[in-house]
Amino acid sequence: MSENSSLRGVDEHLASILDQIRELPAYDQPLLETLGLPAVDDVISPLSLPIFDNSAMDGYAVVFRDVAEATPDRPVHLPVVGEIAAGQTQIFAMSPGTAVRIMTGAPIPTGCTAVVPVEDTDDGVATVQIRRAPREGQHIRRAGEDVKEGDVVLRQGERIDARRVGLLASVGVGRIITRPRPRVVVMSTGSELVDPGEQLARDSIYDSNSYLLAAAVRQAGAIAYRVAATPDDPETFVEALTDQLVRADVVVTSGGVSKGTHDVVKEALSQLGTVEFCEVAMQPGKPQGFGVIGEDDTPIFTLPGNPVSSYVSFEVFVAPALRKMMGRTPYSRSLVRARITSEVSSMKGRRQFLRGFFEPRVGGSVVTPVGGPGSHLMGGLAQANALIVLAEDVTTVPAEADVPVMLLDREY
Ligand SMILES: Nc1nc2c(c(=O)[nH]1)N[C@H]1C(S)=C(S)[C@@H](COP(=O)(O)OP(=O)(O)OC[C@H]3O[C@@H](n4cnc5c(N)ncnc54)[C@H](O)[C@@H]3O)O[C@H]1N2
Ligand code: MOO
Repeated sequence: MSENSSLRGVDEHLASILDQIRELPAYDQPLLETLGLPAVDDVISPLSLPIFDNSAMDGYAVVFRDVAEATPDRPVHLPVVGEIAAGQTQIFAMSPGTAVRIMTGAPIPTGCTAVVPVEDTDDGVATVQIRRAPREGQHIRRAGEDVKEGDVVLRQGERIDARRVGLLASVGVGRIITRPRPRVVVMSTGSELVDPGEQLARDSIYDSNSYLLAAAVRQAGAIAYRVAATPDDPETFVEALTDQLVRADVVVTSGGVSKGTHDVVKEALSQLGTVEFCEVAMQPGKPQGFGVIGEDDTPIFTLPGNPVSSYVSFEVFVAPALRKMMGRTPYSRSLVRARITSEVSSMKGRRQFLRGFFEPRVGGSVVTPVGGPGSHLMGGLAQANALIVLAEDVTTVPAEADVPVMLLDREY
C-alpha cells in the first residue's frame, strides 16, 4: 500500500472537525468587544437621529421672515436675547424680532425657522447685524432625517464593523448580542524550545510556534492565551494541559505528533484515548490530531511542530473552527485566481500549500512563489501574503498558469 492511500483527505478532515465544533452560546457584550463579529439578531433603533432638531452651524437662530430681505448693504438689526450651546438641557423658545446665539449641535429653539452662520453677521453680542438672507430652514438639522425610531440599524448575520459600531453608539445601544470570541490556549512542546529574549543553549532554538499561532488566533478574532513551551515529558505536558483547560474554549498544541521517540503530545493523548491522530494528504501539515478533552469536551488541535506546517494547519483547520464558534461565515477562506510567475511542482497525492506573494492587478492578478516548500522555512513564510493551492492530482504547474490562491490577510 502506498503512503498516499492511507492519508485522509484535507476536506474530509476539515468536515469531521467542523462536525464536532459547536457555536458558542450568544450573550450581550459591550459594543466595542463585538467588532468583527456577526450580529445574532436584528437590532432596532430605539430612537431617531438626529434625536432633536439642531443647528448645523455656529451662528444665530432667527425667524426667517425677519431677515428674508437682509443684504450686505441693508443688514437687518436684531436684539440677541440669549445663547444656546450644545449640551444645554433648558428648553428655549424665541419670538419674532429677536435672535438667539446658537452653537453647532445645539437644540433649535421653538419658533426659529433658520440659522444664519456667524460669517454672515457682525458677530454681535447685544445686537446682531444679519448681512445675508438665509433660506427658510437653512442649517437646521431635522430630527429623524437620518435614522427613524424602529429602523433596523443592524441585521442578523451582518458583520459589526467600525461604521456600524458608530451608528449603534449614536442610537444609544451599548451592548450587542453576539457569540463570544473563543478563548484559545496555545501550547508548544519540545525540550529544545527557549522563549525569545532568553539565552539559547547550543542545541536549543527559539519557540516561534506559540507566538505565530497566538498571533494567528488574534488575527482570526479570537482570544489567545500563550503558554510557555513544555518539555518532551508526557506527565508534565498533561499537567500543564489540565491546568489550562479551565480558561480554554479550544486548545491548540504544536509539535510532538509525528513518529519520533519523543512525540510527547501523541504519547500523552493516545493514553487518554480522546484525540484521533491521522495523516492528512497535504504538504505542509501531514501529521494532524483532533479530538475533545476534559469535563467540558474542549476541542483540541494537535498541530505538527514544523513552524510552517503549524501555520498552514491553523489556516486550513483551526481558523474555520474558530469562525464556526463565533458564527462567522464563510468558515474557510474563498480562493481567488492569479497568474503564477514561475514553474512550481508538487507531490502527487498531496494538496500543496506553497508560500506566495500576491499582487492584485487590473487585467489579472499575479502570484510569485517565495521561499521553498520546506516546512521549516520561516523567512519565506513571513514574506508571503498568500498560499498557492495545488490540488492533489497536480505535479507541475508551468509559469503563467492560472492557479488558485488563498489570501492570508484579507477579511473572508
Ligand atoms: N519518520 C518520520 N519523521 C517525520 C515525519 C514522518 O512522517 N516520518 N513527518 C515529518 C513531518 S511532515 C512533520 S510536519 C514533522 C512533525 O513533527 P512533530 O509534530 O512531531 O514536531 P517535532 O518533532 O516536535 O518538531 C518538528 C520540527 O519543528 C521544530 N519545532 C517544534 N516546535 C517548535 C516551536 N514551538 N517553535 C519552533 N520550532 C519548533 C522542531 O524543533 C523540529 O525541527 O515531523 C516530520 N518527521
Ligand atoms: O507535512 Mo510536514 O507538515 O511537511 O512538514
